[in-house]
Amino acid sequence: MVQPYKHEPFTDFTVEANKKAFEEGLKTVQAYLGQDYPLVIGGERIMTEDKIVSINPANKTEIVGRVAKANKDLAEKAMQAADAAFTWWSKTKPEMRANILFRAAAIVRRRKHEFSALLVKEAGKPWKEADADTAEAIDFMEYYARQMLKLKDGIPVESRPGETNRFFYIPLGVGVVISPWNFPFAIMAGTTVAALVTGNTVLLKPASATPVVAYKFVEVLEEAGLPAGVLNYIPGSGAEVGDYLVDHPRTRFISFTGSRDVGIRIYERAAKVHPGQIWLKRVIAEMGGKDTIVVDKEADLELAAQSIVASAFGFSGQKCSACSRVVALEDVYDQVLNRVVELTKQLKIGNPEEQSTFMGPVIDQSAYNKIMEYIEIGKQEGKLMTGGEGDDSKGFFIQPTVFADVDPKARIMQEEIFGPVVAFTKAKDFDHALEIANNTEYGLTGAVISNNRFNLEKAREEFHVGNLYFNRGCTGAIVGYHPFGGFNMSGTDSKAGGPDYLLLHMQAKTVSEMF
Ligand SMILES: NC(=O)c1ccc[n+]([C@@H]2O[C@H](COP(=O)([O-])OP(=O)(O)OC[C@H]3O[C@@H](n4cnc5c(N)ncnc54)[C@H](O)[C@@H]3O)[C@@H](O)[C@H]2O)c1
Ligand SMILES: N[C@@H](CCC=O)C(=O)O
Repeated sequence: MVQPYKHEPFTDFTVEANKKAFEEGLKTVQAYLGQDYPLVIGGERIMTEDKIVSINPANKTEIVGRVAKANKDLAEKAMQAADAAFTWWSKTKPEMRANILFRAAAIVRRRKHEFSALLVKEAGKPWKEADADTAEAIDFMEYYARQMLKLKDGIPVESRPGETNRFFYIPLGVGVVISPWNFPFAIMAGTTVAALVTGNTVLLKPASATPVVAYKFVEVLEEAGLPAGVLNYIPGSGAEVGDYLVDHPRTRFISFTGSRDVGIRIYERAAKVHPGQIWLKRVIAEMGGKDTIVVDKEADLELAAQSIVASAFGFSGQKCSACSRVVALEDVYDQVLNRVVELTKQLKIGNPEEQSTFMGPVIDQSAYNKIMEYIEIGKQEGKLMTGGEGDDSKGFFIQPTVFADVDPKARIMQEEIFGPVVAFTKAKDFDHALEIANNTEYGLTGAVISNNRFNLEKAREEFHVGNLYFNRGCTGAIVGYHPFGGFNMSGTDSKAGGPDYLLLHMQAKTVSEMF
């Protein structure tokens, strides 16, 4: 019997044995750095001349792996393999598909620290962040497998005398899964297995900065018994392979997680019906955020400061959920700001391979350049309180940066920076604070630190974000506990890790029989 779902616990690295186990994970990964990885199409390994080179963002000279790169012809081959596999995979028992996920979760759990160590190397995640990413990948498998078992017989509907009605769900077809680099394991794995367990076949195009962890996950699914052709691994250029597959008439749905601009492009392109296409494509799009923590005047200000620092600078602010704006009531503004600056100055920045490092690098040169440009803009738009410097000589390191007294309409208050930068603004009262919090085009996460019950209830109704948190930070949603997804330009509010998520990958069928 399947045990009730519980999220995977985070590792306590103050326990010596856990620390040693993680160090072993790092050694395991170190030993396989620099290898070549093929595409996987219809179970066949295909090596290409052209390669995506995955590097360690903390040490640019270290190559994590060289991964074969799909072009349009190979994308077409993968589409044909996935299309052929759909004819029989869609008819397999949901129990069998769920069991593959349970087994894959068990395999990853046994290799947990190796996977987390790979995230340290490939994404520059500090230990704690890497451990959370791996735990979330396990959670997605455990949770979606159970959800599928709940949904497999459909939902009861009414029947009249002499009539039997059934309402149940069937798969959609071939799904194109396009994942980001910032949760290179959890989001890549979660979006992939949700599509698979519901009976669809998948073309997986991982982010070009983090393709090795995706390859290792494909291997895990194979070991867990996933048959050839059901999942096809095709890293490649977004513009070439991405556009080709989004436009393809046999693509039934696209599950995208990434930036606002690419999300909009996919949404628009997917709306066009191409010759030979006999359906309207579905798009699941989880996009960016510009997330605010509001600090009320009646609040635990130490909790506020700790929450802001953790949410703004965890994984160098490279989370769609990251706190990049603080709206503090004028009565407590200086106190919160000063404490945040104090805490920020204490953070240890550096090599994520060292357990004590709080913040590692940003992902690559173009992210580094973009964030540094925003820091320059911030210097014009606000008062630099701490940070503001970067160093890309060895890896892509940027100091955690705090700006004060920024106009709510300023660019650093409105545009997603996706780096370790947070801007403060003052509100005259709680209504004003909510008005500022809601004044971006995004609506992903937000938090309110307050002891005032009326204000919390007001925020519950009026703070327009998909994930709203009270008296805690605005990052760190847990699968099955905090279904995750945003409003407005943050995407289609698809709520990953929630009870409705799998339904997005299926279509409902009604069968009515008269006797
Ligand atoms: N809402 C969420 O749940 C969520 C979660 C994680 C990240 N994000 C967002 O993702 C962004 C960071 O990730 P990123 O830099 O990898 O985003 P990105 O949009 O640059 O890339 C995401 C994926 O899209 C691919 N892509 C690029 N161009 C494409 C095209 N024309 N057609 C198809 N695919 C294409 C990329 O190769 C990558 O695999 C941030 O904006 C962040 O807020 C959102
Ligand atoms: N689900 C993650 C964010 C994912 C986007 O980057 C969180 O809740 O912090």
